[in-house]
Amino acid sequence: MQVFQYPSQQEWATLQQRPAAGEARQVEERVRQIFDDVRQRGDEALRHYAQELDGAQVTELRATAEEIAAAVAQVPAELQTAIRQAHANLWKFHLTQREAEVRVETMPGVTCWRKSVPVQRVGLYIPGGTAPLFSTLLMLGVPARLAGCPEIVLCTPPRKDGSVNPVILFTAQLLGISLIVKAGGAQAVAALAGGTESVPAVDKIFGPGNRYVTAAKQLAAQRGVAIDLPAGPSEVLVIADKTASPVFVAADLLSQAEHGPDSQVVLLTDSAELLPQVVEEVERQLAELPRRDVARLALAESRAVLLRTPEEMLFFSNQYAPEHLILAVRDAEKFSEGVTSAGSVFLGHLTPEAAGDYASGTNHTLPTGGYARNYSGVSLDSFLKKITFQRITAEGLQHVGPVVEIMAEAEGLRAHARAVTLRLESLLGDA
Ligand SMILES: NC(=O)c1ccc[n+]([C@@H]2O[C@H](COP(=O)([O-])OP(=O)(O)OC[C@H]3O[C@@H](n4cnc5c(N)ncnc54)[C@H](O)[C@@H]3O)[C@@H](O)[C@H]2O)c1
Ligand SMILES: N[C@H](CO)Cc1c[nH]c[nH+]1
Ligand SMILES: [Zn+2]
Repeated sequence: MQVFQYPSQQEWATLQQRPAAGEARQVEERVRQIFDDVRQRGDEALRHYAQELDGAQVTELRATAEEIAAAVAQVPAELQTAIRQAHANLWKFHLTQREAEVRVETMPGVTCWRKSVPVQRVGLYIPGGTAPLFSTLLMLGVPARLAGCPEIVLCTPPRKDGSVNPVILFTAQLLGISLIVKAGGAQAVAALAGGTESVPAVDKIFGPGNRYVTAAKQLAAQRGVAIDLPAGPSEVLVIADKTASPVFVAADLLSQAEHGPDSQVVLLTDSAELLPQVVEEVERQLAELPRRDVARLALAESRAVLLRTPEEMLFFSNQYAPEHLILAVRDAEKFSEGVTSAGSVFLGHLTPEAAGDYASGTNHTLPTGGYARNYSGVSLDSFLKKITFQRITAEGLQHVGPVVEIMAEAEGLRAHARAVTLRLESLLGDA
């Protein structure tokens, strides 16, 4: 990790930037080419990129019913039970996000209400480049099901033998999702956006992914398909004071570093004693990890920063707007009151970020790259459209009509005013 002690103003500005930001243009260019290719060649392009980028020979792009049925037997019972428990916790938390329909009379006889309607066709992207993230399928599938989305298409990169990871298939089955496409990366997003022979075009694309997936979703958004949020390479920022355990903090930093070489991990501390202990502990634990090569690449760009006060740490974190924020401090609850930008916050020494990744109940599809300044993570709302309704009675028209007439005339929009006046006159005729 790169260590900074009491950074200067100039260093502070550099520390606020994500190290990988400079390569964005090359990634965007590549993604544009892939989109053009998928538009022109459809399924053939998906097969081509499966071979080129995933090293997989895929003939049938959709997983068959037999493949899905066979997957269950391949998932150990203990893992099935854990997935069912995580599913239950996610369901419980996301259920609290349901809104009751409320009708209000804004004036006598003028009634307004709002109804939640599911997005009809949704595409779920489940990452699978470095690891098959079946947990992400729970994070997207649970709110999609709770919202009642009628058509769900799942895309995930194929394995080298052209199959889909059985745990992903098992989880899909648990969620009642049967359209599973063996395509990953920007090509999958392009297919969900524009449709191919095997992939129906969808109204909204959900899910996290690497830089290619994130850039592809942003391109899809420019071309008129809705997306959930920019959820790119994982990030964690830990704020630790002298009460923190260097062992726990190091483990938390490594838990996000192991996601990919472009993961971003940051430690902020006001304890000059803790900082070197964490850096040392990171090295020690790193040696024990199976994915240490990936984590080492991420750590090379990661920062451990010594600051002066809790206020300074909070200010830095709010500016940086991390995907995950861990508060390993004495009074975490009090500290959390000052958080204004973060995807999800983990309070106290016994709340590892990994719990939110899998099973606490909150959603792990969260904004990265500083987007926590203006985006929320995935929730039930992401899968719903809110449609407003109103009904006006004769009494209501007499109340609201003159207000509309005066405002419409003032805007010079005579036809708007007339739509009211004609009705008011018809009421006079009826009387
Ligand atoms: N922000 C969140 O909410 C969140 C949640 C879970 C995971 N993540 C992140 O998702 C990412 C998953 O990444 P991943 O790589 O393991 O899986 P992925 O499925 O996102 O990406 C794999 C695909 O990337 C494409 N790709 C790889 N190299 C390419 C290249 N040179 N050119 C064009 N396309 C290329 C391939 O098509 C491949 O199928 C990680 O960075 C992880 O941190 C984020
Ligand atoms: N940390 C990831 C979100 O940034 C989610 C995840 C999936 N599996 C493990 N972790
Ligand atoms: Zn994780």
